[in-house]
Amino acid sequence: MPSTLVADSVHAGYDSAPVLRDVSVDLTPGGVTVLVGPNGSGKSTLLRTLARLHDPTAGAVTVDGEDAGRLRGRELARRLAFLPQGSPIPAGLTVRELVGHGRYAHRGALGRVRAHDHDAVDWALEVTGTTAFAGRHVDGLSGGERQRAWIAMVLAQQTGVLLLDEPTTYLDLRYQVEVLALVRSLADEHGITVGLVLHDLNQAAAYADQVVVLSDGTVLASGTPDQVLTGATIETAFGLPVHVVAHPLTGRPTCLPYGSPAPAAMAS
Ligand SMILES: Nc1ncnc2c1ncn2[C@@H]1O[C@H](COP(=O)(O)OP(=O)(O)OP(=O)(O)O)[C@@H](O)[C@H]1O
Repeated sequence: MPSTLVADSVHAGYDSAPVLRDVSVDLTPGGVTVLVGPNGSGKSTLLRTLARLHDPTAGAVTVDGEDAGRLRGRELARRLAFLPQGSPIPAGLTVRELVGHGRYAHRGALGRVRAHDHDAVDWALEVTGTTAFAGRHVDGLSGGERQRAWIAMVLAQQTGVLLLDEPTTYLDLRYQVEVLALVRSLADEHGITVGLVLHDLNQAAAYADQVVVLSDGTVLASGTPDQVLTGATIETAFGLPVHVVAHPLTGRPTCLPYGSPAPAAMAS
């Protein structure tokens, strides 16, 4: 069943330093929401707060109307999967073993692996194109192969909500497109609610139902790619003049930067 993940007037930060201020985001059921914004604008902090790895100092995060803060580890992990940016490289684990870790929340008290756990792992390996190297050690893979193995692990978790922080990092163009197309099909065909951080505005335009632009810890704009990815919004967020045209084949907004960044943006 499609899940809803909502941040309602969330404030969050580190120690005494506030980062997110009054952020409200509604991850629409079975939709792809992409968070964009300049470096340091709070995208990862928001994704971590949505995943409840980071406590909001005010406001609430709810999954299907329930306070996510009340969901315990396994219960939350059955509802929501999160892949952070730059996950550590596990030593001595094969890809299949790594992906099998995605099943931990589904195992019973004795931790026995059952047939449907194997099926979920096989499916995750297949859709991420990692079956061919499932027996290899993760620490011996290329950056792109490893990234796909991590994505397979969170897919094996088979949750209604999937949060991925810059999942296309390290991937070549073909695999960037494959991962984003996979994410799109997870939403379209399996009703999974997806939240992504991406830096590439054109990829956000191509794959998102909803784009949220963060700037200095607040939501500058949110809505469909057409509504949000305008020259004015992008220039405000990034301090860079951008000409936006319709993609000649898809009609989606396509951002063409020109000129030089504003001095303030270069300094930050
Ligand atoms: N663990 C931390 N402790 C203290 N401050 C942090 C921590 N993580 C992030 N910050 C600070 O919080 C702010 C927002 O960081 P965050 O990583 O959420 O931004 P981002 O938009 O994801 O950035 P990027 O595009 O560079 O990945 C930054 O000023 C950053 O320095």
